[in-house]
Amino acid sequence: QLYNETVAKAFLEFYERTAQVVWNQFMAAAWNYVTNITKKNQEEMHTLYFGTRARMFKIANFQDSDVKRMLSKLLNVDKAALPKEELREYNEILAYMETTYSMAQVCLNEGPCLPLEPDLEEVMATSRDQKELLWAWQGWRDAVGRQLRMTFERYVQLSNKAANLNGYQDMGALWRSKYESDTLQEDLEQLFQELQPLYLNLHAYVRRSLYRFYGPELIDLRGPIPAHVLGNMWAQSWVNILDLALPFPEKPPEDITKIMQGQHWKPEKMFQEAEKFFTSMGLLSTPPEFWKNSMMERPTDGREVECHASAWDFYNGKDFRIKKCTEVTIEDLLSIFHQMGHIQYFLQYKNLSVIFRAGANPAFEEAVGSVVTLSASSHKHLLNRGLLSQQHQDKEEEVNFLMSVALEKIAFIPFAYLMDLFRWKVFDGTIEKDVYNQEWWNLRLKYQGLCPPIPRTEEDFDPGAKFHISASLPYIRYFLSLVLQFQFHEALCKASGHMGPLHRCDIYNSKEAGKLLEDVLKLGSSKPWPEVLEKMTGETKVSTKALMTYFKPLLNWLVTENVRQGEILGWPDFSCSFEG
Ligand SMILES: C[C@H](NC(=O)O)C(=O)O
Ligand SMILES: [Zn+2]
Repeated sequence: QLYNETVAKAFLEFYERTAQVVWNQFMAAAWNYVTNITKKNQEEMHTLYFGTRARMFKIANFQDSDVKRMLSKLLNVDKAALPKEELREYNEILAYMETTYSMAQVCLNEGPCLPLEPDLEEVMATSRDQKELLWAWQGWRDAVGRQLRMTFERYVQLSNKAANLNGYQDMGALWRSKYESDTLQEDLEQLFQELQPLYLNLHAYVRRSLYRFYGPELIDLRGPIPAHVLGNMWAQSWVNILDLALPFPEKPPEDITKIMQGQHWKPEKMFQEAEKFFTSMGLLSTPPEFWKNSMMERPTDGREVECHASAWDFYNGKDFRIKKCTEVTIEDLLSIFHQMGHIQYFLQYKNLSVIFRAGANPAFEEAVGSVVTLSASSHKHLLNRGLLSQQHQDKEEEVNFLMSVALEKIAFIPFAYLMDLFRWKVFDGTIEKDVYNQEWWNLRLKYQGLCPPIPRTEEDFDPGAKFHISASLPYIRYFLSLVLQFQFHEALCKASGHMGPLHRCDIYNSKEAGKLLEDVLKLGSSKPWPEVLEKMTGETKVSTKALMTYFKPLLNWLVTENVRQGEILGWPDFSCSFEG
């Protein structure tokens, strides 16, 4: 029989009382798992117990919007819907994929084997020898992607079965439901199209820079760029080849990593620096548990750990952690700002019901840390924090600065978009298992204008060589966050009373900006995200306007430069060079 709203409230009370304990134990087990790969887990039973019973309420007739929202969120029990035997198999598959990724290494002929962090990432970032880059690029995909291919096929089947048992067409539909929008895919495509001119101009300009360095035997000025020479294992960020793509090479920016190392920065100081940014805005500081329980460096006791940086909420209002294999570099300092943004969100919504302790949507969670990073990486802020010594930037140095931000943020756009375009098609069956790899590269060509440096076959599984695919973590949140963070930046800069170009804004110390951010973060996922967005920006839609404003000076420079060079935008010669 159907229960009434009073029973529903008692039901939710009971959930609340038991959830903190169970979720805390689950998170402790999950943390133990990723920091020394052993695992136990019972959160599924709790979720299933309440998820199945939540179905007994006729939510549509209820008046209390909070009760309705909480019950509807309980309805999705994700993988817990699977029958016991298949749930066990699914958890084993998830553990196998993530462990394979975490433990993978690439071995030199005679000599040491290199893990991804920091060694292989260091090679991809700093080597300018395309044979060495190819060795790391191919070695990593042989060590990870190839091993995961069969398992991934079974992962897709079980994921879709779990989604069906929750009432979704496939797992892609379940992932998209977090955005509470029936026009999500059209809206995303619209955002992508608006950003195309910026990306195509950057792509053409970087291709010319690589052509100058590596020559015509590697780079085709009318074609895609080989994926191993862009300074990153997945070509998702090109910031590490700034030295090859500097608009005004006679005015190179100061090397902040060298300055940090010269000042004897340590990982803990990097975390303190990030926390200080938030407290300077009147936001919350981290509790003692954070400093005691976080893992800030790769352990030296030989323990195998999952190094990909992440932030953890243990759902008891006290225990919050970051796990990161920190190196003393500017790239890692900015990554710590990003992770500290997750921690600040956890702190701000810790008194909400467990059900509402999440971002307004997953992109909001990613945008909080990233918006602070936009201020923290500004010339004004770095100067103020003693990480730069040159007082002012002239017009040309400013273009150099904007290029460094674009190589991180604009290069990322098509990668962040295609990661889930690929998986949504895999889940809905458009991409069948015997063409996983060639369809992955079709998307990499179409959206990023990249080619694999060597021929690929269906023995390979290149998507599996990216953390989020081996760890079954959705990715469209990063695409949406890329646009959202500039919208947030513009709103927070306005609140802080900033005047002048958006890329010179630093919200450090601004209590007004802090208050605006706090009012948004405190809501967690208790309200539909358009309402939350409106609270901060006055708009109810994600808009590329702020991003385009931020990069306008650079786009002007790029268009002029590309016209001067007679560049072709895009890659009409779409075949990859080894194809002859
Ligand atoms: C952008 C994304 N960041 C993260 O996982 O923290 C990544 O690393 O691919
Ligand atoms: Zn994040």
